[in-house]
Amino acid sequence: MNPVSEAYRSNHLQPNYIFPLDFESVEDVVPDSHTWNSPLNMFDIDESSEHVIKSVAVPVIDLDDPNAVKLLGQACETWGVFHVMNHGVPLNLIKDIESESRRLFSLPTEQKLKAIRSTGGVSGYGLAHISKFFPKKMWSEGFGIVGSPVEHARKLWPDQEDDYFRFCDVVEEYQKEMKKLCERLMSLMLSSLGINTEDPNWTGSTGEPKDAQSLLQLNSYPVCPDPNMAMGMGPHTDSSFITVLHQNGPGLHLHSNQVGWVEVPPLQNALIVNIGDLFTILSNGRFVSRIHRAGVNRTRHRLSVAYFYGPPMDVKVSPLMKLVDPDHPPLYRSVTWNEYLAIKAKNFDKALEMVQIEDGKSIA
Ligand SMILES: O=C(O)CCC(=O)C(=O)O
Ligand SMILES: [Fe+2]
Repeated sequence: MNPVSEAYRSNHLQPNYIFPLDFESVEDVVPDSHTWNSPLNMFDIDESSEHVIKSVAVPVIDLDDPNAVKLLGQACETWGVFHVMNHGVPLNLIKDIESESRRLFSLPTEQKLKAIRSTGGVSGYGLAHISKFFPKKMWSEGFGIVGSPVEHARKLWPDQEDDYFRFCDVVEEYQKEMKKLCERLMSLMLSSLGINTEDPNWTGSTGEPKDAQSLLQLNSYPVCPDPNMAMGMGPHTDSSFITVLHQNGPGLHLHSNQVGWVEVPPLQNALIVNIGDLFTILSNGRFVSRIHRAGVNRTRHRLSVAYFYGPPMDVKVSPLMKLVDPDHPPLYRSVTWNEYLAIKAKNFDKALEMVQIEDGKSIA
């Protein structure tokens, strides 16, 4: 038996929603396990038109613009997604994270499987976490990093110290820059809602500010023989406060109730930001998390790098006091990120509804 099949077999206890397809062995057809050909009936999306519109442009926010706060607020209220320019993240670092990511995913399958993530774990190689909610598998592979990447990097490049050092250096630098950018964006977005981040309690905590939590997720979408039949990443909303995304080519699709699926191609030197469910709760529904997904293509190996930024795990997130009054009663009960992830794991597309307050009571 070849070593890859052996590795898949010897890990048979791992649920199969963690294992990506062995893309090295794919020939000219999309296997039935990866053929998305029936309606999903999720998020109440109208599935009659799968056509992806390319001519609608999401807002572009230049952080050097004196009107950035106002424009950011408008973009968050209307779109929930925007491109950000003059974000301060060195462009070379974005190139470097992309090339390190390519280096990782170009390793032989057998090697990547040495860093497979554990059941219930977040860090390591594997299919995106949301794969268990879909009847068919996604045409992608991912690598999650929480905190230091050293442990998994050493498994990927066991005899090449320079290789894993280089990977870790770039990842750590990127995490640092992303954290800085997310803190800045959060503060500007809250200002647009009239919230001063110097107010204590803005995340619900008192005393010493605690460190936000984050997850860096590298995504790889190999070329696909029949892109119309496959899905890179199924429709979902992110659970974070905000997510910052870099993509090396088109593939991100955003859902709009008015027009359906809209493609969000990369914009040179810009990053994409989208609102996650926890910001919807924090803003009492003013900024809404958008449903998005990733398509695949026939000729180009697409890579994306997503940084999910959220509150410290034990901090309760609830609608900000300043946004609640008799005309705007609280729409959501308070939850920690951990609690919310558990609710999402059970209810997926209905997770936000589960923390909604109806007649003064929540249903979860
Ligand atoms: O690759 C993309 O464009 C989307 C990735 C994404 O939505 C995610 O990682 O949550
Ligand atoms: Fe996402």
